[in-house]
Amino acid sequence: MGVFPGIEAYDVDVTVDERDVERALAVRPADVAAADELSFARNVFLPLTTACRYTCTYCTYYDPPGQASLLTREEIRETCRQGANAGCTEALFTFGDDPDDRYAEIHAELDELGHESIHDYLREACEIALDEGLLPHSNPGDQTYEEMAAVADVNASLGVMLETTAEVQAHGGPRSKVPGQRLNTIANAGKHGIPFTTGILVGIGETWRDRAESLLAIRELDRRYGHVQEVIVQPVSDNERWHEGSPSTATMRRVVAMARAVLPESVSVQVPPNLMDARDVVDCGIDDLGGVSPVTDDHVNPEYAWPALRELEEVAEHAGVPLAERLPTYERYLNEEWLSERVLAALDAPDDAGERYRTVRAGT
Ligand SMILES: O=c1nc2n(C[C@H](O)[C@H](O)[C@H](O)CO)c3cc(O)ccc3cc-2c(=O)[nH]1
Ligand SMILES: C[C@H]1O[C@@H](n2cnc3c(N)ncnc32)[C@H](O)[C@@H]1O
Ligand code: MET
Ligand code: SF4
Repeated sequence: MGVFPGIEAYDVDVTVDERDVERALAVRPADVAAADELSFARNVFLPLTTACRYTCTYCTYYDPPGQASLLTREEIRETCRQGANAGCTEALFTFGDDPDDRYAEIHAELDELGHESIHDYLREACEIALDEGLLPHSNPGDQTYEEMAAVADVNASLGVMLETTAEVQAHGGPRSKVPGQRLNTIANAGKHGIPFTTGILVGIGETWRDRAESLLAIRELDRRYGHVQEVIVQPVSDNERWHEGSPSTATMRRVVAMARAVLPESVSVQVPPNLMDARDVVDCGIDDLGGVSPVTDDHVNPEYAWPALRELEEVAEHAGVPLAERLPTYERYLNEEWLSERVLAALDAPDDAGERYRTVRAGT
């Protein structure tokens, strides 16, 4: 194994043991046990901005400079309100990486809103979500320790997909995601003590060894900080920018089993049920179906509709296990060690939102 690209520049010292890689590569679906419960969260998806400094070749989310937009305060409030009314608990904020980087229009819009940076605005967006009775879970791409500090106390959890520790063509181009920077982002969340969601993107040109190393790198960071709540095993999906296909069912079964075998039991393994038939992997160790929305589209994969609750129930029936709703943040993190007073107050509030959170927690 070589050193992961970029770890020196980002000063994040993560290495994996060759024997662990060999062990992970040997894992097959028959080696892992099925989970005894499947969880999911009800969310609204809020694409705060579609501007991004990168141009990952599989991604239809970003808009080119000049065409990118920013959600307005009113749009955020309205979507959150609809979500709360529909029984959701999570406001999932995403945006492109460093969206202020080369987009004059984003600066101008932020300026009009009275904000200097997108992080300032994300903070306000999270406050709106809390105010409307949803728990913010933001996936804002790579973050420095300081940027994360600006939003840490208004999020119930944060997420960034590691995707892969390998250098792949799909990230190529003049600017590209750097594995070391992703690992550093995950480490930063650990240093802040923020419950974290990450994952790997399968089928973007990585090898089996890269998959094993990526999962082991996540395990290493969780061993240090204990903050990894779930790992998403996400198949890349075909769309108008990506025509190289999605991983086969056999590949997904093996990589999910590898994730389950590599990661500690405390870390959930999730597949997104709109990107593949989750029934195909329920015996390979998944215990979570992620966030699904009764209100909004999956803005990352808009061609892939969310399954209705009934379909999630069918997956659980197929697996012969109960389906359990959860909050965006997993139960073991819902305490003062991990969450700010602000988020804890929202969880315990004597209002409708607090009642909704308590009902979900009581059911799990
Ligand atoms: O924390 C994350 N959640 C992501 N989620 C959401 C995730 O399913 C839930 O928000 C978490 O499980 C928290 O409940 C995605 C959902 C999609 O449909 C497509 C992509 C993602 C990607 C992420 C992600 O990168 N990070
Ligand atoms: C929010 C997350 O969505 C993922 N993402 C971006 N494009 C695709 C695609 N075509 N298929 C699956 N996942 C994708 C990235 O891994 C990102 O981190
Ligand atoms: C559609 S991706 C949104 C989040 C961020 N840009 C990432 O790649 O992780
Ligand atoms: S996946 Fe994220 S980082 Fe890559 S182009 Fe899309 S928005 Fe940007």
